[in-house]
Amino acid sequence: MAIVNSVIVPAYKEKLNIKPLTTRLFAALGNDASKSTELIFVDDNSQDGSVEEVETLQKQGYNVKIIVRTEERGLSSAVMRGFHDAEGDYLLCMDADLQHPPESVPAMFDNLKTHPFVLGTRYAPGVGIDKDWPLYRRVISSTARLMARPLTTASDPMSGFFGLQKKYLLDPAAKDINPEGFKIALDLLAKLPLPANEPIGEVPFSFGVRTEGESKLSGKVIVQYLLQLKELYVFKFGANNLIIFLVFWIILALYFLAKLFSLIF
Ligand SMILES: Nc1nc2c(ncn2[C@@H]2O[C@H](COP(=O)(O)OP(=O)(O)O[C@H]3O[C@H](CO)[C@@H](O)[C@H](O)[C@@H]3O)[C@@H](O)[C@H]2O)c(=O)[nH]1
Ligand SMILES: [Mg+2]
Repeated sequence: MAIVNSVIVPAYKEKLNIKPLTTRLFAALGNDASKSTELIFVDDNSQDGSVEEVETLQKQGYNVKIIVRTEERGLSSAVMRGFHDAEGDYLLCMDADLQHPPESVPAMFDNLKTHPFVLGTRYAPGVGIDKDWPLYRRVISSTARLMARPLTTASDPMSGFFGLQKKYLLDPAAKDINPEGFKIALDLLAKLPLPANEPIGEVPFSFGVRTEGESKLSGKVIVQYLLQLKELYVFKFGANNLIIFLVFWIILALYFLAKLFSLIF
């Protein structure tokens, strides 16, 4: 049966999460959808046994593969590599660490059949972020989300759980995507020629906590995000308006400090 849906998972040192993600994902899809779905891990040469784990799952009949990159590193470029190698017309990206529930994948693909782009959102009634997600991550996340406000009306543009119809990626009008950083969905939302009259799909999900492995968020990733925002502001509003957005960033920095202060004290 032809592959229609592709799930791309950027992964770095995620061996312990590969099996639970794969088994839960295909169980959630059920027999029929599993036949037309592929799962692709894009691993940056973790050398932690991830390759052997995928080979074991392949022998058990799962349609899963792993691309091992030895020359490149980074979440966004790993996702783009997976998207370009994917066979499906409908592409989904999710994290390896089970913070994005595999059980929400069928709803994401359903939504993608009628929307050019779908975002898993943590900001909707009945869902949210696990209470054990660290305080400093909440502050960083809410500040980052506010800073992206001028670029998109999507409720959760920071989400690493998203999907798109492949034809928009292949469109010659698609602009170059920033291969650095963690916020690939934000870049795609800004730069793909998505139809203005068709809304972005949103699927609520509850963001879990990682139980195996470690987060790769670092100071470098935060700096990459700020550079990405600068590029997107210039892309959307033009270089002459940069000064306005520098003022905007300063206001947001003050917001960040105020929020941190109010959460701690
Ligand atoms: N190939 C590859 N994968 C990577 C790299 N860095 C991170 N990843 C993978 O990208 C996924 C997300 O990385 P985490 O380190 O778990 O991210 P996080 O800090 O928990 O951030 C999450 O929350 C953000 C929203 O606040 C999301 O934007 C982000 O995608 C992620 O879901 C994981 O599967 C991880 O293995 C890399 O350099 N290379
Ligand atoms: Mg994570």
